[in-house]
This record gives sequence, C-alpha cells and structure tokens, in this order.
Amino acid sequence: MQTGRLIVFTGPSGVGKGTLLRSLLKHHPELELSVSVTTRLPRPGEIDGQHYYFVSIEEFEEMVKHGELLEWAQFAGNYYGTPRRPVEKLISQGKCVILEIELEGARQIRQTFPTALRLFILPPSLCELEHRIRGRGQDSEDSITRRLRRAKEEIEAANEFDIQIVNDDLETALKNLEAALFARC
Ligand SMILES: Nc1nc2c(ncn2[C@@H]2O[C@H](COP(=O)(O)OP(=O)(O)O)[C@@H](O)[C@H]2O)c(=O)[nH]1
Ligand SMILES: Nc1ncnc2c1ncn2[C@@H]1O[C@H](COP(=O)(O)OP(=O)(O)O)[C@@H](O)[C@H]1O
Repeated sequence: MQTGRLIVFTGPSGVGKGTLLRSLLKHHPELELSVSVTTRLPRPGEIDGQHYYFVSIEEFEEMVKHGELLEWAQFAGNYYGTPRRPVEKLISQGKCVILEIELEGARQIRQTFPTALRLFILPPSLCELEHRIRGRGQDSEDSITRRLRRAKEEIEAANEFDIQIVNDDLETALKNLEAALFARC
C-alpha cells in the first residue's frame, strides 16, 4: 500500500458504511478513521470524541469561520464536518486516512484533494436500505424520511466515484472493499 493517502467513503445512510468500516479497521489497524464534528445529538452508545465530536451550532459555525474544517455539509437537518488539522497531520506522517462523509463533502474533497481515492457504497435496493435504517432503530420517522429522500439523490451520483461497491452480502462487500483499497491505495 502507498502511504499518506486520503480515502473517501460515501454512501446513503443505512447502507452499512459504519459496519463495513468497523470490520475493515479491525483487520487493518494501520488505517486511520477521521472523527467528524456534528451538531446532531448523540445516539445511545455514541461517545464524544470517538464516534463524533458533538458540538453546538454556534461552535460548528465558529469552526467554519476559522477554516478549521476540511469540508462540511448539512445532512438531514444537522451540520457535519471534517476537522482539518488531524487529517493533515496524519497524511504528512504517511498514514492512510478514511473520511466517512456524505456526497456534498465528497465533492468538496474532490476539488481540494484530487488524488483522494473515492469509494461509494450502494445498497442492493432502496427497499433493503429502508429495511436496514428501520432495523437499526436509531432514527425518528422524520429523520428516516429525510435520509431516504437524500439516499435517492446520493445513489444517482454513485458514478462520480472511482469505485462502487454493493453491500449485499457483508463478507463479499468487505472482500471487494479490501481488494479495491489494497490494489489502489
Ligand atoms: N460532509 C460530511 N458528512 C459527514 C461527516 N461525518 C458524517 N457524515 C455523513 O453524514 C451522514 C449522516 O451521518 P449520521 O447522522 O451518523 O447517520 P448514519 O450515516 O445514518 O449513521 C452520513 O452520510 C455520514 O457519512 C463529515 O465530517 N462531513
Ligand atoms: N450487508 C448487510 N446485510 C444486512 N444488514 C446490514 C449489512 N450491512 C449493514 N447492515 C445493517 O444495516 C444497518 C445500518 O448499518 P450502518 O453500518 O449503521 O449504516 P451507515 O453507517 O451506512 O448508516 C445496521 O443495523 C447494520 O447492522
């Protein structure tokens, strides 16, 4: 694997990005996962500084104003962004850093880091995607509706990405993900 590379990991809410990344990082501890900042409220079990840095809207806007975010976007009524400094530090140390971000953020990274490897995770179907979001049992009805509406827009943009992986069978998707990363990263 080459060193010092940014990897962008995008796909609709509920497609299994978090599930795939947890497994990938368990097998490849040398990969680094960027911890984002969000104004979303923590879900049960989410830990500040581990899953996200949970901040107020005012704190988020200050970070934007001071150029502290590498990219940022609004998603389903909340702000999300990537803290710039830790990512730049890890890249300069030769690490491969993964950003798990939505479409607008991925588009920003395409402009600022054109050499980033950009992967898009697809669901086997929209029906299965809805089933997974509901099965996760973490989101309100309003939040589910917003996520599904956004999912359709995101899926239409999948071909903007370098690699598309369908997360149908989890083990197969993980193998395809590893093959894509370790052949090209
Ligand atoms: N642009 C951007 N998107 C992010 C960032 N962090 C998370 N996201 C995306 O925001 C969306 C919502 O994330 P989250 O509320 O955790 O819901 P989930 O993806 O359904 O588990 C997902 O598509 C994430 O990939 C970030 O730093 N920047
Ligand atoms: N290949 C798969 N087959 C069936 N269920 C899956 C698969 N991948 C993930 N899931 C389930 O789908 C739900 C959403 O996964 P999650 O990783 O939270 O998605 P995301 O991070 O993309 O929002 C979780 O309940 C997870 O266990």
